[in-house]
Amino acid sequence: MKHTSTTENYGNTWETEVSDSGEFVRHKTGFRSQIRSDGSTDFPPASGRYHLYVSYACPWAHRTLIARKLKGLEEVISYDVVHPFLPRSGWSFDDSVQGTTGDRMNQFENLKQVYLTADPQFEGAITVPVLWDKKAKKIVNNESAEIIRLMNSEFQEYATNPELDLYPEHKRSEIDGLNEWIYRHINNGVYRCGFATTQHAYSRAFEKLFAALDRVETILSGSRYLTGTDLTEADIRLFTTLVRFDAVYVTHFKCNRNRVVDFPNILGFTRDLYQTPGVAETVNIAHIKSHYYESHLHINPFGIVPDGPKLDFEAPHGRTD
Ligand SMILES: N[C@@H](CCC(=O)N[C@@H](CS)C(=O)NCC(=O)O)C(=O)O
Repeated sequence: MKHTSTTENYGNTWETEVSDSGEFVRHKTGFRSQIRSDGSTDFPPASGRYHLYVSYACPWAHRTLIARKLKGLEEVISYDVVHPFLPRSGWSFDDSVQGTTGDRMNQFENLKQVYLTADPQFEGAITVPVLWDKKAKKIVNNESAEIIRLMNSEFQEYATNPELDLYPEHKRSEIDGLNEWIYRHINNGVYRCGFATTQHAYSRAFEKLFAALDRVETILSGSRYLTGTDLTEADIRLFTTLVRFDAVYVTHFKCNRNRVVDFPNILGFTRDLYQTPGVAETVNIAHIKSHYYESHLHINPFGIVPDGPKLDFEAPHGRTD
């Protein structure tokens, strides 16, 4: 890895994740414990015991807010929202911007303190989301893919919507398959376009991104959701990138072959997910725009946030089962 950051260990991950060939390579996640309802881990499900630290800007953290909402875990898992600006020192709990909460759990000033409380030797990337155990004062897990799975299956006795299964047994291999290429080429693909430091790395990522979006458009021309008539985690994971796409990725990350509004089925799908009860309130476009355009000054040196585009996620989506 070529480290472009000149700061200490805690340089932003997006500055330190560029390979020698100019490609963006995301860091591995540090905390991977599991909450298990069968008692097999130190973390049993409970109401009021776990807390999420999120950024409204972050597509990975966004997944966890949607899963929490759709499963009906609002009274069970609390959450706090960091400031949208990501300085070199990492996420902060400055609560001066609308939508931020400060750290109501630990009264810390920044997210690094959460990580260092959980593990004083921690030297990895300080990322959101974080699932915090109030009782043990530990981080349970900071990998969004795992957090949404454990929310889906381990809190059934507390969830007000336990019938919703975001990862049904009979669809697991299909969902895993979708997640794999959608993550690689779309979720992370937009970052690979935006943070590439060579033309070749950018063009490769760009080509794969739009080939994958074409593939998604075809799938969604035949079914309401990615795997048919029921919403799964694969849809949530795709949505958090799509809802940011026209406002940020098209311009900021140079993902400009097409916009979401140019793909009829992807547009309908994005609106459909947005209009799913509970989802709209997890989407904060102001935080999203402010975070990307103001934080990544190496690709947007003056930090100017575009006034457009006009987004309309509330128009009829036209999607049926
Ligand atoms: N593997 C993690 C990735 C999370 C991640 O990369 N979060 C970014 C924000 S979108 C972050 O917190 N970056 C902090 C930094 O760059 O300093 C997950 O999916 O939960």
